[in-house]
Amino acid sequence: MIDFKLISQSGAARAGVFDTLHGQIETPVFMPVGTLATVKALSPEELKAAGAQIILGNTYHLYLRPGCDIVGRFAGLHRFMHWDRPILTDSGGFQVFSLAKLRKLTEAGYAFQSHIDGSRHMLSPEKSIEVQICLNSDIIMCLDQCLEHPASHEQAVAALELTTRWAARCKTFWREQTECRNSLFGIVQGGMFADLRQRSAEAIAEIGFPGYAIGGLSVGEPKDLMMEMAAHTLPLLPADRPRYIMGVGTPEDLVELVALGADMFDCVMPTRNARNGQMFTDRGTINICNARFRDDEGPVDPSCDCYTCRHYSLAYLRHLYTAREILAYRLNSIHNVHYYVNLVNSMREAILAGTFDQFRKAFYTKREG
Ligand SMILES: O=c1nc[nH]c2cc3[nH]c(NCCN4CCCCC4)nc3cc12
Ligand SMILES: [Zn+2]
Repeated sequence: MIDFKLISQSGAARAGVFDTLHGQIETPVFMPVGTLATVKALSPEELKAAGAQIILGNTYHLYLRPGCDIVGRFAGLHRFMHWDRPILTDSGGFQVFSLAKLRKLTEAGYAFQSHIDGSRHMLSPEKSIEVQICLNSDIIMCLDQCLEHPASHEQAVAALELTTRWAARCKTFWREQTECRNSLFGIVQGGMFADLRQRSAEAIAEIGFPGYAIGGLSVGEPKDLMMEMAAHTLPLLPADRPRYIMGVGTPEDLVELVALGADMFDCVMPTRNARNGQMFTDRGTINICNARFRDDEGPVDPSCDCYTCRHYSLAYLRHLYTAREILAYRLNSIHNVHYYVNLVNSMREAILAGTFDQFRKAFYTKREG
């Protein structure tokens, strides 16, 4: 069970800590995405060196491949992938809608065909919890209905009401599982409607969970709308529980959302963009294949102390990337994950020191340079 301790606040920004079976998590925290039981191109040792406290796995993908029976042979993901720190798994609804073919959503759950081999499946709230328990992740998510954008008020009402009924079913099924020692987070929906975000937050908090996620964001809506919905919803969530914004976001998003009181984030950007040659730095992003780096002996980011920045030049990283060398994806990913983890750690230190406002101003000043 999660016992979230708020250590310090600076405005709405919070620094906290909570325990899981696989270790302590200091917030704000960024979770690298490890969809298929690997954070692409990185070993667990490299993830630890980058400072990762917790990684994310995906129920939809792992249920389809390699399947629960295989991961279950290792008593869960930790032994299977040699990661002994906390793991959070997403519940699969979002992935069914973004990946599966021929899917049908009913009160029972998601009926869908595998994007891998076309096999037919039914992902119910109970099935999602059962799979996540089999994966033995430390934080499991309720199965929800993530609405595409744009959607009507009427569609958003129906989705939040289904999400609420499913959240109750998830909690009931989870509590019946005797051996499970993980924590179940509820997910708030409500589309881009402030009144529905309030209704969903109240309904999910009424059921009561160890932690709360804000879903239905970063689904193609304009940035200011995402911020508006987050700003409206965050204060509605219980203050003594972790608040997780799913699928977000850019470095700027993380700074603004921490300022609004968010504690947990996950996003594929640091790893996916690394594989596309886009590097995150204190001065903004750079594209490693830019000709101006052809003979640049400097590091990606002079203020970064990651393995990549300590040992390799921009010229070398550009060479590797243009040659599509495997090491390019590894070194770029090491830097980007380190950048994201370091960003949230720096915010935590600023909140603890009571200097978060100065941190935020300096964050933007460096990017204007
Ligand atoms: O409402 C959600 N419920 C469960 N899981 C989710 C995962 C999500 N991931 C995202 N957005 C991911 C956006 N990401 C941004 C970088 C490029 C690839 C896509 N929204 C989400 C909403 C949900
Ligand atoms: Zn670096």
